[in-house]
Amino acid sequence: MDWTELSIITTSEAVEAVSNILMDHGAAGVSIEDAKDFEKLKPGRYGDHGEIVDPKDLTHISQGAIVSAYYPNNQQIDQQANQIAAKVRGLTAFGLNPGPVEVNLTPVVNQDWQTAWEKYYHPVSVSRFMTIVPSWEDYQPKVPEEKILRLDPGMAFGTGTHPTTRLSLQALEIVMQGGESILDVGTGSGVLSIAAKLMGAGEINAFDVDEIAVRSAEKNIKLNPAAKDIHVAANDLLKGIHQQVDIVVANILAEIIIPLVPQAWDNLKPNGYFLTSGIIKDKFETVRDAMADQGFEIIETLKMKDWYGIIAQKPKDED
Ligand SMILES: C[S@@+](CC[C@H](N)C(=O)[O-])C[C@H]1O[C@@H](n2cnc3c(N)ncnc32)[C@H](O)[C@@H]1O
Repeated sequence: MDWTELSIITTSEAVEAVSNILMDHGAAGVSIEDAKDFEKLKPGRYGDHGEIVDPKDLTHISQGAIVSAYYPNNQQIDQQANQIAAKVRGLTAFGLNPGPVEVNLTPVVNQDWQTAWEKYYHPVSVSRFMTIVPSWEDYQPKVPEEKILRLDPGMAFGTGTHPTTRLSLQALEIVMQGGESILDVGTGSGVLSIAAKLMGAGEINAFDVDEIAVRSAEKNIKLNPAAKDIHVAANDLLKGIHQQVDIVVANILAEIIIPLVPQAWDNLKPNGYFLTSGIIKDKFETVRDAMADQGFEIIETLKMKDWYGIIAQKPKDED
């Protein structure tokens, strides 16, 4: 996918407000170059300039600030540039000096970012029976039982190598027997849904709040013929989803799992499993308690490095 960089020349005092305007127009993040930050580089314990690098050698702007944001081309940010500039000029109404408000649009070829990491990504054995193989690698299974999951994560999370993904894969292997209906919340590259299909799952619906992830998952499903009937859609957690499935799996940060707990409960059949991962050590008890308070039985806790996964089950008798 190609992107456009939109940058605005403004003042140090307006940096935060301009960033908010760019975020309101759909930027995932902003980068800020502020002359004031450069002025803050003071002499200190590392020598005359207080820094390991001599500030004189750093490229910098001498006044004002530049706020930049990146937008996928399909957002047609060029058509919103005038509106954005007007909003920035309107900051005077809030007592802020917006400065020159010079807006620049520059095409960014994304290919390089997207492929730079590819040279470090090779087939990885994620469990006893599953190997994740980058879409561009030629790879033959070493033993007949080995399942091959082809993946091109692109810009979505989920190469299969992260501990949180591995914990989720382990949890699926522990509870699955074949034929299960599954909701995969925060599917990213689609790795968990595709793996579940290779393990014999039945109907799978995968969701992600990020459109880029949805497209990435769709692309990866096409790379794995066995997974072709997985449905992927953009959705915020399980809002508006009303099903009765055997497994809800979610590898998302603890803060996001908490609001998912009641939604998972409502979408699970009695005896259904709620598999969660992405839980950092400090948040483990909070998530576990939220599940227990909902009525889930905690069946098993999985751990890898500082990350935790939980296998919870909705009891047969809800009373
Ligand atoms: C840690 S990644 C997990 C990706 C993949 N399932 C895996 O296990 O490798 C978390 C994913 O959750 C998605 N996500 C975050 N908040 C969400 C929400 N409220 N609803 C749906 N998806 C969300 C992110 O976009 C991201 O793709």
